[in-house]
Amino acid sequence: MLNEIERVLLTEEQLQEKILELGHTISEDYYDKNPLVICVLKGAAPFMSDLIKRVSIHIEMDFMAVSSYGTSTVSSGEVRIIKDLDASVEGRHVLIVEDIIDSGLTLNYLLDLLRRRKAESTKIITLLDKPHHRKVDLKPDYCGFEIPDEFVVGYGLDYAERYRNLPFIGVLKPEVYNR
Ligand SMILES: O=P(O)(O)OC[C@H]1O[C@H](OP(=O)(O)OP(=O)(O)O)[C@H](O)[C@@H]1O
Ligand code: HPA
Ligand SMILES: [Mg+2]
Repeated sequence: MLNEIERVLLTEEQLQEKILELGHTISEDYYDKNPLVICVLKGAAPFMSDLIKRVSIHIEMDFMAVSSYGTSTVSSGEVRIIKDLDASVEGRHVLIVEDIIDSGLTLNYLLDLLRRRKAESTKIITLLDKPHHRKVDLKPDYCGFEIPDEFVVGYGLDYAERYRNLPFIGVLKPEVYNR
């Protein structure tokens, strides 16, 4: 697997250092708010898992699975709910955890859904922001790194469901896409 990586964009150390910082910020901003922290599966699972361990206030967790990419590197534009939340968000301070914002379509859809379900507040934390291909006007409230316009894998991010288990963020060798 490692021989399929062309370049490491963000090392494990860089990711963990940033996550520690983000955890402190969330702990301060949500002090006494008991936020409902929602992980957008599958990509955000590693980030969610590391982030919550750096948050020092009470939180609750929930999970939602949506998909718009399938096996492609380009968003289909159509967001499908694969798994819905277990509990109601009505009156809750919701923090949505994402691995990456690219076109913005996934989060635009989720934000709209959670607001219609009467969440008290909705904020977004994303590990990566790739602002070049935005199709909707959407900015994260908290962001780890802004990255260049390249398809990245690792630390939850996949290409055709693979590479999610890499501990860093990297770029694949071009020949991997031609297989
Ligand atoms: O801003 P966008 O263009 O909508 O892209 C970002 C979304 O796409 C990826 O998920 P994907 O739909 O591939 O599902 P996955 O997390 O299971 O890989 C990623 O994890 C984000 O959720
Ligand atoms: O760069 C990316 N990598 C993996 N999944 C993605 N979903 C949106 N952008 C990306
Ligand atoms: Mg994906």
